[in-house]
Amino acid sequence: MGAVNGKDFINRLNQLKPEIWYDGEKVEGLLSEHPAFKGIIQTKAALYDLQHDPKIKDEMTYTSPTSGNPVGLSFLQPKTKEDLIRRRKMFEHWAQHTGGIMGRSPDYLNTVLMSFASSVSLLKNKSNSFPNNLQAFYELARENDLSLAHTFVAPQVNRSQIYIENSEEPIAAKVIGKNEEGIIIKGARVLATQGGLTDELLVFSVGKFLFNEDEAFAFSIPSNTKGLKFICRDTFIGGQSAFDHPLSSRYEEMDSIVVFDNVLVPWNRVFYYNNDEVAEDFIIKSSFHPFAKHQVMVRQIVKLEFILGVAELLIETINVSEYQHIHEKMSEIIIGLETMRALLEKAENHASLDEWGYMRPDINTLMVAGNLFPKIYSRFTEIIQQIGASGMITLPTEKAFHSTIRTDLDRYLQGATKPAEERVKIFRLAWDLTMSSFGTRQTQYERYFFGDPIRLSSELYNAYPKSEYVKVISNFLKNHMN
Ligand SMILES: Cc1cc2nc3c(=O)[nH]c(=O)nc-3n(C[C@H](O)[C@H](O)[C@H](O)COP(=O)(O)OP(=O)(O)OC[C@H]3O[C@@H](n4cnc5c(N)ncnc54)[C@H](O)[C@@H]3O)c2cc1C
Repeated sequence: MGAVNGKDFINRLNQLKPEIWYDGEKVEGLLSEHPAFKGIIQTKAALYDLQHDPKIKDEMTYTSPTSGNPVGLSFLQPKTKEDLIRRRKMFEHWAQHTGGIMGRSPDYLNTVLMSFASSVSLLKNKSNSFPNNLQAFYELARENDLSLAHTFVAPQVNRSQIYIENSEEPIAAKVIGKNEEGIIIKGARVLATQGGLTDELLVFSVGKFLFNEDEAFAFSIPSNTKGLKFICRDTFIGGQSAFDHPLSSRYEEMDSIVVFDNVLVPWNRVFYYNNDEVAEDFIIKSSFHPFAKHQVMVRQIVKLEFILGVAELLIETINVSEYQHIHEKMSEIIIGLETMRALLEKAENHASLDEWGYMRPDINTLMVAGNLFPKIYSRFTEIIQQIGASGMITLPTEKAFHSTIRTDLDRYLQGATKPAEERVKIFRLAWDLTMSSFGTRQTQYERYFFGDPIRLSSELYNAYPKSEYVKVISNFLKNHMN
């Protein structure tokens, strides 16, 4: 089969019929026609179509080592720095298609799965661990271009480090039994972006100080597995008009709570279970962080380019470019963008081979970028709000522009360089990016999706090699201050 196109993706998804709950009702009918999901499904389909665009096909796919079919390039296991650059180019094509707004373009989880498969040896000879299953699933996903959602985090009931759940019925998803067919999971996980809207759900356990052994597992199952339920939050699509809701109408990805109601995970899909040591180690020692963060950074840079463009258009539209604070604010955005670009190049230039022969971008540099971006992203949304001022509020609808009130709108909402309708379009875009429920979710997404920023800074502090610098100061004290 190999790399799918948009039609293949939609057809397969529509046949799946997973159990999705939206606004208290079970979703029936075609997912691709549902008002809450159709925008994102169409956008994803357009991304898959790019894999077959003759102009960039060779940059989007590579030849499968097993079938010889063209498969998605985000599945490529990089062995050279050139492979990393190829991967970056591919990420850029998809990110540019959505201005980096779609956090979960399929390359993110394809990369995550590829990174796990590239470190599969970590599972060898470990109890309750099945490296061959992980390798086989990676190949299955690559050869069929399976779309993936993931859920790594337990429900937010009690985040004290010493909390161990002891409720009668599981809250956090747990292994509650096993039989000759597989393991049985009961409980919940939060949250899964695009949960239920993909072929498969990838489940891993991460980041707990204290693991209950029965919460330490990893597997992947089809989204329509019996007992698997996705409970959606409310939609952030403001409406179907692309004029009124330019981003949410096509990029709202939906997030869902995932419930496992005695879900049987077949043995051939279990990667490990009931092994807290492996659960702790695998995420840290595997190439998950370097490869996933590489994809994330590329998308984030494209998003910063989008932000820069929106901010400059606002400035031109109402002619505020003469003010010094505007220069300062725009230079903040430029510095953020250029810093991220420089870090990306450094991460690639300083890449090195890991023990299994895969070329990992430099993790310390990626961690710096991962700490920087959530901070600058929130700040840049604030800058857009400050440049736009009341223009972020005076936003009549498409319908208003087609009504008899239009003459007033044309007169009073014109901008220095744009007629009223154009001006409102630009401001609506800025509003949907930074202020609508969709826009605020974007900020929360960039702040948290790769983990809690507080703990990310601890990770950077703990991992960063500091002893050389301490030695220099110790020598200084010895040689100059005695
Ligand atoms: C829009 C969005 C989409 C997401 N999509 C996905 C997805 O698709 N799949 C997925 O698996 N996850 C997803 N996530 C979840 C994401 O991984 C988590 O939000 C992130 O890991 C932080 O965990 P938490 O939200 O449970 O925060 P919590 O751990 O509950 O933190 C709450 C507060 O307590 C503090 N805190 C808690 N523990 C500690 C500690 N040990 N040290 C210091 N401070 C602490 C935090 O700093 C924070 O202020 C998504 C999140 C968002 C916002």
